[in-house]
Amino acid sequence: MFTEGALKITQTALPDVLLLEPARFGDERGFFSESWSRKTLANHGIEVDFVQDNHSLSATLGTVRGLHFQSPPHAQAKLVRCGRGRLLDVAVDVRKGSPTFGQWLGVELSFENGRQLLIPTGFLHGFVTREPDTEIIYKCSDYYAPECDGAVRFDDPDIDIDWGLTADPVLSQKDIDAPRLKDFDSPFIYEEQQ
Ligand SMILES: Cc1cn([C@H]2C[C@H](O)[C@@H](COP(=O)(O)OP(=O)(O)O[C@H]3O[C@@H](C)C(=O)[C@@H](O)[C@H]3O)O2)c(=O)[nH]c1=O
Repeated sequence: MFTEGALKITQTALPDVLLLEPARFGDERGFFSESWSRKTLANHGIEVDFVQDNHSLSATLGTVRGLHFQSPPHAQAKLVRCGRGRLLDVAVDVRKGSPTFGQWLGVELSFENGRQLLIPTGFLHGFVTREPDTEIIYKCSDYYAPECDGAVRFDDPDIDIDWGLTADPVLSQKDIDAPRLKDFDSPFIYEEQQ
């Protein structure tokens, strides 16, 4: 039985990326869920100062957005969820010196499963939609800073993400033009947790 503010947190294969599952209280009307609570996260030892919420709609199944980042001093941690439809959310570790540098992790987020992915700074972020008209909603720990905005190619063979695509993806021009990981001088340095 869920209690108020209950939140299940699971470590993923990339130890600093966390899977969050907030409780849903169902009744005859539908459900209620606290999709984010600073206090609940702090009770789990997670303190991220989110300052901006983003919301985007991708009309076509097989739309890929990514792999994106913002450089310091405007690096962004992100708390990602799906508002409608279904998507595979992907994080790639690009912290220089990290034992998992270049490794990726993908988690299906859907309106149905209510899951969230907490992606710290130092990771690329991207996703592919698995249904038409899929909405993504995410909190960011810094404001949009176009001069710090960057991308790495989503289909870089050195990262080798299994996007599950069955046709050519829908991409922005920025993502088509993005460099390979080997040509990307990552501004992120791995710092071991104490
Ligand atoms: C990201 C962003 C974009 N914009 C504007 C710039 C541009 O005109 C328009 C579309 O921007 P983009 O093509 O960069 O949108 P998009 O490809 O959806 O970019 C996003 O992808 C996901 C995977 C992320 O992780 C985000 O951080 C962000 O990079 O929106 C803002 O005004 N604020 C923002 O925070």
